[in-house]
Amino acid sequence: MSLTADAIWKDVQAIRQQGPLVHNITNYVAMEFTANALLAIGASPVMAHTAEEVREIVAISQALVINLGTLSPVWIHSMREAMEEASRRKVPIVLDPVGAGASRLRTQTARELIAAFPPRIIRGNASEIIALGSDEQKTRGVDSLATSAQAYETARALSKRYGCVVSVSGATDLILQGDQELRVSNGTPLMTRVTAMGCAASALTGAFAACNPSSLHAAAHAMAIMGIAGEMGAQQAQGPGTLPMHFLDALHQVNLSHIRDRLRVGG
Ligand SMILES: Nc1ncnc2c1ncn2[C@@H]1O[C@H](COP(=O)(O)OP(=O)(O)OP(=O)(O)O)[C@@H](O)[C@H]1O
Ligand SMILES: Cc1ncsc1CCO
Ligand SMILES: [Mg+2]
Repeated sequence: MSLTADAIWKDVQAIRQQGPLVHNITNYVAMEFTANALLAIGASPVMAHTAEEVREIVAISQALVINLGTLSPVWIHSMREAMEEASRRKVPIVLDPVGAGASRLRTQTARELIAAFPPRIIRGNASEIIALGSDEQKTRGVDSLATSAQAYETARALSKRYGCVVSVSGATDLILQGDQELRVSNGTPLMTRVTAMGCAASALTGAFAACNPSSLHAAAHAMAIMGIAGEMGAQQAQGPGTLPMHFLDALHQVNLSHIRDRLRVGG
């Protein structure tokens, strides 16, 4: 399996040219930053979580991103409606099981939604991915207590069971589908000191999935751009307060030579 700067750049150009509409049912914490990250890369965000409208919004969208960050029964109902409509229309679905392993509601809801409406891509941190397969795994709220390598077996099992891509974030991002595996080692630990970086990764994954029919490559390209923009942003930032601003600027500015210079495949 290959991951090249040219292929990543082709997707970034496609996003900038096509401006895909990405429908997000996401959490209160991440909403604004997620919308800004999508705009900065060249996509169009829409946040809509009311059951009465989600089917209509899915119908005009090129991707659906489901994020379990601030769940409630009303939201779960909307997620089901949206995922059913997206499955019917073949709109790619990305699911981020935020906080799976921290509460039964999160773990069980994530498992149920994935089983009922298998997404194209499951995108989470290592603790969350492991928790989808084991009740023993705990998550520190929404933060990971594991490495992506530790999530390898669960990620493989999930991918094989649901036929989906599993994208696990961490110092090295692991992206796999069946026996096909990609690893990206871009990024900086400062990204974990800012909330909603993972949520932004999931939303960007939706934008890439809207423009690249290979879910595996879409997911890997999104993680590479996240990491590269994170590094570029961190070079300008003074700390967690200024990272989001410089990260968004980097998403807007990133070009082929940035990608060629920084891409670190494997790890
Ligand atoms: N130790 C690290 N070194 C470099 N990059 C990292 C590291 N940990 C995470 N990242 C990068 O930070 C981004 C967010 O990943 P992370 O695993 O923190 O997501 P998350 O836990 O789902 O975040 P959140 O729930 O706060 O939105 C990814 O692009 C990932 O590659
Ligand atoms: C901090 C936090 N809590 C619920 S969702 C969220 C955003 C990062 O996942
Ligand atoms: Mg997360």
